[in-house]
Amino acid sequence: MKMLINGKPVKASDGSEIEVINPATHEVTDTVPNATQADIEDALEIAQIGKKIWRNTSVEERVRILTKAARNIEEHKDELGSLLCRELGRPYNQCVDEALSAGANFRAFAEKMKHHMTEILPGKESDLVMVQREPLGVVICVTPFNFPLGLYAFKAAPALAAGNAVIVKPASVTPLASIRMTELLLEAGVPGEALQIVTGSGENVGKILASSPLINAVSLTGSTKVGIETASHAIRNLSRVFLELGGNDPLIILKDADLDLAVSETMMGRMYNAGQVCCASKRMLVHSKIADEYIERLCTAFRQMTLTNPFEENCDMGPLISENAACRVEEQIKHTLKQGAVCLSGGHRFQKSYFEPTILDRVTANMDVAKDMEIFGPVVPVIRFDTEEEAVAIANQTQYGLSAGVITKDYQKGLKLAMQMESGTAVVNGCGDYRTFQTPFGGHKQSGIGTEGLLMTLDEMMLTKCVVLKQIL
Ligand SMILES: NC(=O)c1ccc[n+]([C@@H]2O[C@H](COP(=O)([O-])OP(=O)(O)OC[C@H]3O[C@@H](n4cnc5c(N)ncnc54)[C@H](O)[C@@H]3O)[C@@H](O)[C@H]2O)c1
Ligand SMILES: O=C[C@H](O)CS(=O)(=O)O
Repeated sequence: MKMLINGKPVKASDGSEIEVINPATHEVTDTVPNATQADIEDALEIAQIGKKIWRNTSVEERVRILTKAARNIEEHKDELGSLLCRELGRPYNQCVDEALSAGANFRAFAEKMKHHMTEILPGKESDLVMVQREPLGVVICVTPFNFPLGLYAFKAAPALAAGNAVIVKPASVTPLASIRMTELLLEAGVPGEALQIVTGSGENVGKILASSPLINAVSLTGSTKVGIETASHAIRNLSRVFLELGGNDPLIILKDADLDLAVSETMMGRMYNAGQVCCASKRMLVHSKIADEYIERLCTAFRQMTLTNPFEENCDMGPLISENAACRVEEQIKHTLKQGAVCLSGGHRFQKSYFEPTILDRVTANMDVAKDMEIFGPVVPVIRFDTEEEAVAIANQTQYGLSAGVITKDYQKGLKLAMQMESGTAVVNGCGDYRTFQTPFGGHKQSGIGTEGLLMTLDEMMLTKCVVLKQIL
């Protein structure tokens, strides 16, 4: 596939390409251009034209186009799902669901834009103050590999609805479905100057885009390291920065927990997308009186899982994104075992990039995995505790603060613990992996800056301007 600059499919100016590998079969699925500095500069210049065209397009027309785009995306859900399945390795049906949720996001932000009103406030004496909202200008949307369409939509839908020109930079390992979704948006009528997609390595393309004085904001989802680096480039031009970053989220399972619920939430919260979810529950804090029973039930649930080609209907879990990613998880497990944990199930990769669902028992609060070592794979580290105070202290002893969960039959206690958790989301009787397009989603501490979702992002993608009408009354 090619990048889309100025509405046209283009190769890199020096012809260089990146191979997109199917992580389930290790075959080359396709190639995309490895954009050069000249290509990126082209896109940035075109975006200067795009921001004027799109901000001068009436709200009614923008809403009509984005609603049509939502329909287009939904009608092509199988094609998008299939591209996603091939590049990402997640079970096909879940990829189709992601395409549908991306479509829903475009529809929702278009609808919300209809109701985004200019306000008139009283001023001094006979004056009036008009509070107007204007687009920021050019917004760069940098997305990670794990939810390419969903996270594209969480950023680009509000940015476009607000009237900004957008340049999308997808992860170099999963660019294909994002390129196709861009084509569908352009076919619906978004001007090619106002929506472009540029492919290439983050270190090169991401850095050049974020550093440019021609942009007004960068919205990035990815690791904390890359987020901080990107912010340091963008801030030199005072470009706005919105960051959704890493996490090492706790799930606290209290003594009175319904263990069936605890196990099903662990399966959903840790095994979905082979554990490659920002807000996955990555540390299970389990009361010592029920820990053995929880582990036994979890082992039974693991034995019932089918790990196979993600296009197979019975596939519960596909591979990790790459052989490298699986090797990294293996190393992190070895490291944790060296620190004293015990592996009770799994622990190995197979067929290069698949990873066995894994349980690490006897993890203690001083180990790296109990603090800031984020494992992006299907690994359940179990940390036993005796008191709720101890559980909350361990939950909060991390640099991250994305999401958290607590399982208990006592809702009052659950609420109390949820309030004490240092995280952007806290779920009572569920894992922390809870996000709809309405929920405000954003991390505390080093998990991010800004909040995504229908409630907030449209405002974040606009400037506020006061127009004062003096002596008008
Ligand atoms: N909070 C959230 O909403 C959220 C969602 C998904 C993933 N994540 C986090 O993302 C990480 C996994 O995703 P990943 O491996 O794709 O992350 P990553 O940080 O490696 O890459 C994210 C994006 O940034 C680009 N990039 C890489 N280096 C860059 C640089 N120097 N300058 C600018 N851009 C650069 C990449 O090409 C990619 O498009 C995990 O830490 C996960 O927790 C967070
Ligand atoms: O990886 C984290 C994502 O935010 C998950 S989701 O796409 O928002 O559900």
